[in-house]
Amino acid sequence: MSYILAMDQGTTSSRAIIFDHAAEIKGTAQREFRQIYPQPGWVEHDPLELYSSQLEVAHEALERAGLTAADLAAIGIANQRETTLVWERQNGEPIHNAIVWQDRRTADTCRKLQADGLEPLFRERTGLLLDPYFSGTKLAWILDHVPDARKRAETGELLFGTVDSWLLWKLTGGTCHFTDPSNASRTLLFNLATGDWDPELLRILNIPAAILPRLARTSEVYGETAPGLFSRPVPIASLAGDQQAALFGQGCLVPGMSKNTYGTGCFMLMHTGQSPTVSDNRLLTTVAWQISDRIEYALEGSVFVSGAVIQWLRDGLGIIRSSDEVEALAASVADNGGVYLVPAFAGLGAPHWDPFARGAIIGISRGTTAAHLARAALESIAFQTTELVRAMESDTGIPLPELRVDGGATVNNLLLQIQADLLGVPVVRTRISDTTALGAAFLAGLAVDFWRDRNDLPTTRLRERIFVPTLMPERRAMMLRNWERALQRATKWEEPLECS
Ligand SMILES: Nc1ncnc2c1ncn2[C@@H]1O[C@H](COP(=O)(O)OP(=O)(O)O)[C@@H](O)[C@H]1O
Ligand SMILES: O=P(O)(O)OC[C@H](O)CO
Repeated sequence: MSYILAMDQGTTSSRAIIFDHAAEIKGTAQREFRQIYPQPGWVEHDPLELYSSQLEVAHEALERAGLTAADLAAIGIANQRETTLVWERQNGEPIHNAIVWQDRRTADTCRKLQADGLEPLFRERTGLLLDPYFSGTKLAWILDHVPDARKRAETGELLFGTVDSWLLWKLTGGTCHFTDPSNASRTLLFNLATGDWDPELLRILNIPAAILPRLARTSEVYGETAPGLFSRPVPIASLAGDQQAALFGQGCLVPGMSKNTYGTGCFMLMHTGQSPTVSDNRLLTTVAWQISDRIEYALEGSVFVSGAVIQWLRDGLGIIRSSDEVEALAASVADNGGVYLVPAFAGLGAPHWDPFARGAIIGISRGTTAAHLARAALESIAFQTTELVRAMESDTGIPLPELRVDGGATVNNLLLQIQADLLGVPVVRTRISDTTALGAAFLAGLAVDFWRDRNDLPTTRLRERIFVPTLMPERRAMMLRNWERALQRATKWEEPLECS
């Protein structure tokens, strides 16, 4: 039993990676699944597809590594967070598609709660803001819209979970209904101070407590895989939100250390220790993980669209055929040619929190080409991250010495060079870009004594390449000013644009 299988259930794909004791990758597999867009601003996933794709890639990774379940010490799970599922306790049938974190359908509910003066209460208790991003209003929406759902939730016939709970439930054959504090802290229902569900917030959102999963630690054995799923039952030993897992996988285990993950969105987290830090810059206070009795916390900046803008260049505009073409296209021009793109496809997250913002491209002239757009798209990812870094520095009073980065889009060298240029500090890419899976593996391994303690984790050899800033400060300042002006044009629409 010399390996850990990490499941990384992300927004666009399910991944499985097998690590050995030295954190070397022994097998990996990945599968994309359907993104369902029933209306503008709505995003759903088929819960059964999330589960089946995750199970399939787990088997495929084992096969590629030439291993079987008998070689596994444990399974660790990291997942896209906030995405909301409700299913039947009796037979595990979902009663609705999963409502994905990017989904904006509850923007009006959030606005009403804000108008009722409730944001300070939610902020104080949960560390979050009233934005449709988080699970609470999505869960309320399902209970409001599926016939009899609220009544059946009260009687305990229905179960709610984020993706961690759903996968655990399915993998254990419907015997374990748990979540961990890193996921719970993204629901708008979890009280950061008590470490438990908050009865008053449940009452405000009209959510019956009977539907909620039990809280467990981020790293512990919750149960075993059901007979027949693998050649033998395997302990499931970690549940972690993917961004917190990446923080762990990056080895950011002490206060002040931070990382930024560039996937569908960008998520920057800084470990802040054993008490929650409150942000003055509209960042989120969140749970990093709970391994012992004490919860550890983080500050987070979440950007909704980063790598997704590259998918849009590919699928929406057709100016590239695959994501890896964007680098050469963007590098074929010396600069952005005055073009700025604000990818507010799903409103804007931190630090703006504007669910009604919409995308904008400004500075187009007759000389603008697809290459300028590609460059502006890459820059938009780096501009948004720069805003997060500045907000975090202002909250903590700690200037960032370097930025540790990971995630699918960090294969793009030009993006990371632009990022270093805009920040004015080095950007450090890790050797293993799948730090989310690595974090899930570490957390699971700690629970089963595969690694003895944090000092035993092989985190030190993770640096692969460092991008050093080369841009002149005046040019950087000019670009940041132009980004601000572009932002002004994308934000503060009082109502979403009308569409026929
Ligand atoms: N060469 C590239 N340059 C920029 N972005 C890329 C590149 N390759 C992949 N991406 C982006 O990375 C994202 C996928 O990263 P990943 O970490 O797998 O995301 P997630 O976990 O959110 O599903 C996609 O949005 C994709 O457009
Ligand atoms: O699936 P990812 O990696 O885009 O992460 C999604 C986040 O967890 C959403 O909060």
